[in-house]
Amino acid sequence: MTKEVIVNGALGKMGQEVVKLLNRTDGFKLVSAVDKVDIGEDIHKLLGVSAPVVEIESDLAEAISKTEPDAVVDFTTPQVVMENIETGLENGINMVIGTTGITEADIDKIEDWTEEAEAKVIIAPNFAVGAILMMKFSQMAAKYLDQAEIIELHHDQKLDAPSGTAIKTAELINEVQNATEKEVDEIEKIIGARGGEEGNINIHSVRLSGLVAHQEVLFGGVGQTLKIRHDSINRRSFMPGVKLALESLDEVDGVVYGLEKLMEF
Ligand SMILES: NC(=O)C1=CN([C@@H]2O[C@H](COP(=O)(O)OP(=O)(O)OC[C@H]3O[C@@H](n4cnc5c(N)ncnc54)[C@H](O)[C@@H]3O)[C@@H](O)[C@H]2O)C=CC1
Ligand SMILES: O=C(O)C1=N[C@H](C(=O)O)C[C@H](O)C1
Repeated sequence: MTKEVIVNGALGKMGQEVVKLLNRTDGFKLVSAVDKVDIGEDIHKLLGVSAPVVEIESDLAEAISKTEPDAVVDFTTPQVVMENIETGLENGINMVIGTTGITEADIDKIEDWTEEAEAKVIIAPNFAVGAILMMKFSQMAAKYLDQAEIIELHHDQKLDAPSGTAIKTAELINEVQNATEKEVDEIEKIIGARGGEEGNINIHSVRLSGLVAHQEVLFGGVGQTLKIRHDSINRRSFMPGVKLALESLDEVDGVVYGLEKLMEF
């Protein structure tokens, strides 16, 4: 059965990739493209793809009521992601969330909303399979090398720091090293912070034009260091993971946090 999908943040760097993913993948249909940017033209003129003719909607709730989709994919901003999730769940719609800036306290709240809504939410700070492997390898290394720091490097338009991937990586390392439950105090939602400390892990954030998404996890041990690095060369790197999440919505319950939960190791 064809899954009908709304893309929220459709005109953004990631939203445009998801629109293209839906258009080239059998079994999925883009039914609405939501964004706050008013472009005054329809989506395929902007994206240059033979997208089915969908209007650009500016309001997610309205788009949901018009199309009654099977799922919403959200790649918007840290400032608005929680209200978007609440809107989708209030309407009983399953959601795939790529937007970052979601804290552990937010996840507790989303779990409550999901129970009431009987809908499912898959949240992944990073959908690139290589990035998931980087995190899993880092978790393995953390058993044997007790010191680690993270350097994450992104394009200069990224609004938040540290990245969601770096925070998730630090959480996985801290789990193994039984670190204190210290979250990044305040995930800076505008460029300004240059990192933070998550548990025992210091995170350093680089923002430069020309970069896409890159992370190095540096471990220190007796007389040695270990470096584990992942590079997203372009944003198509995230699309197999987004497709996996959309396909997995029927198989999961409640809230799934992290694409690794959908992968077999
Ligand atoms: N999970 C993953 O694998 C990845 C996650 N991200 C995250 O996704 C988010 C978006 O990243 P980009 O696409 O690079 O940003 P972007 O700034 O290019 O796109 C965001 C889009 O959302 C729109 N928007 C803002 N507020 C909105 C609202 N209330 N309703 C609907 N649309 C709204 C903006 O107009 C913009 O078009 C960020 O949080 C980023 O960290 C980015 C890449 C991969
Ligand atoms: O903003 C980005 O580009 C990315 N954001 C995500 C994050 O904050 O981890 C995922 C990826 O690093 C790209």
